[in-house]
Amino acid sequence: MNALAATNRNFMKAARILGLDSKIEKSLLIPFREIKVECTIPKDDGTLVSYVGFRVQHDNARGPMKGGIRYHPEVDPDEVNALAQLMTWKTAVADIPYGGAKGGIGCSPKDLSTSELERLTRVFTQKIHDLIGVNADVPAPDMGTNAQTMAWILDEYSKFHGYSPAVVTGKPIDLGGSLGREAATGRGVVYATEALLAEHGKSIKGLTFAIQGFGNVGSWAARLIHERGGKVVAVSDITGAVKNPNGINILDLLQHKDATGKLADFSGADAMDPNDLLTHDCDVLIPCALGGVLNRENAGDVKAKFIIEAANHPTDPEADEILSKKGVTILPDIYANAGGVTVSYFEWVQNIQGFMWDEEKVNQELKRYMTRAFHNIKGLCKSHNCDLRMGAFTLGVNRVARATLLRGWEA
Ligand SMILES: NC(=O)C1=CN([C@@H]2O[C@H](COP(=O)(O)OP(=O)(O)OC[C@H]3O[C@@H](n4cnc5c(N)ncnc54)[C@H](OP(=O)(O)O)[C@@H]3O)[C@@H](O)[C@H]2O)C=CC1
Ligand SMILES: O=C(O)CCC(=O)C(=O)O
Repeated sequence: MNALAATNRNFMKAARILGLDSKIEKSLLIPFREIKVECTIPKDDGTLVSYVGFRVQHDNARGPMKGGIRYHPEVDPDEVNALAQLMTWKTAVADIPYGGAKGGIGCSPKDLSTSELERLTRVFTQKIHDLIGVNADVPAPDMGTNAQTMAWILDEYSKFHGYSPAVVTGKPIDLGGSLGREAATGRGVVYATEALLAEHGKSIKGLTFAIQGFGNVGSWAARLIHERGGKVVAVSDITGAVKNPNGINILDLLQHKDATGKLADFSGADAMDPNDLLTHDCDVLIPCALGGVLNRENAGDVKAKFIIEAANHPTDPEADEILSKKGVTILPDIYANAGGVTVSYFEWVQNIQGFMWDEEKVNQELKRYMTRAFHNIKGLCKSHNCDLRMGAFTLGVNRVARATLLRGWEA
């Protein structure tokens, strides 16, 4: 099932549990605005190349739309739509005053030079600058983009609208980025994992973890789990995978990846088939890469007892059912990876106030938001007798529906 069909299905399930009126249901499903733009740039050798860029603005009932921009060859309109909708429920679950959006360009960032990436980002910004803004839609990094990408967007946007640091989050610190934003999604994943494990009388220390993806989210999650005494027994990225039943030294692995650009040939672990990562023997599985990776083909073979969805939409609905029958507990994406957008909110607040927080305050507040959301979700799981995914969806959808009704329908 594609990402949009799966996301719509989860939304409809939550709407039924909440008994939402069908007119509100329809208005919440249809995106506010879908933007598709042609981005043509000269390559370094002078030849022209064209890409397609997307920004889907899903909903703004609770505040400006918010969400990342992804550079990846598989970016397509349905996927961006699904990711934008997930952002609407995610910001509501975290209870931050935003709606949801997501963007992307179908490109392979590793095949572009830095100057080609800069040109592509600037052309994309030129095409969408009138539709984003501090109180309209605030982009941030996602797969294949980073603080530098946000700096280019900020600079290009500022040529049209004047200097506006709060138009993007996840910026470099020197341009008004927040301390702690780079680590925030991984740190939020760890706070969410701690909240879940505590419910089960467990803690990170001594448990075993398998992590798919070793980029921003995966590497920070791995580092913080390692720091807390968790054993990361397997890690993969696009270049391969490594395993060590006694636990991988994550700081050494980070150094190795920095130096060589790959996980392979790391002396502190054995090579393994990356296709086996998701079914590797471990207590906790953390997908931190692409969507749809857990599906009916592999769900039956998953060994983990807990899955923490650090990636967006890593679990197909068919896999959801299989895993639930096996007794696997899944912490859903719209909660588990909300640490990134939560610290993006802190960054936006700091930019608007013109006052910088120290990192300790950022991390303390992040923990408070993540813990509060976990207890809100658990409360709904109890009252609706549902799993954590439906607990999170009913929490988010209900908050957005309430805001929509309060704003009214008069033209
Ligand atoms: N960045 C953020 O703040 C947030 C991100 N997310 C979600 O987290 C996920 C990861 O994002 P992020 O860490 O930012 O992205 P990055 O681009 O920083 O990292 C992605 C990682 O996934 C790896 N990867 C790509 N394809 C595969 C594959 N087929 N198998 C194994 N690994 C693969 C990449 O490998 P390689 O290193 O070799 O390229 C890289 O390590 C995405 O789903 C994103 O939407 C969610 C909330 C916020
Ligand atoms: O930080 C943000 O605004 C958005 C992060 C994001 O894209 C996500 O949570 O999926």
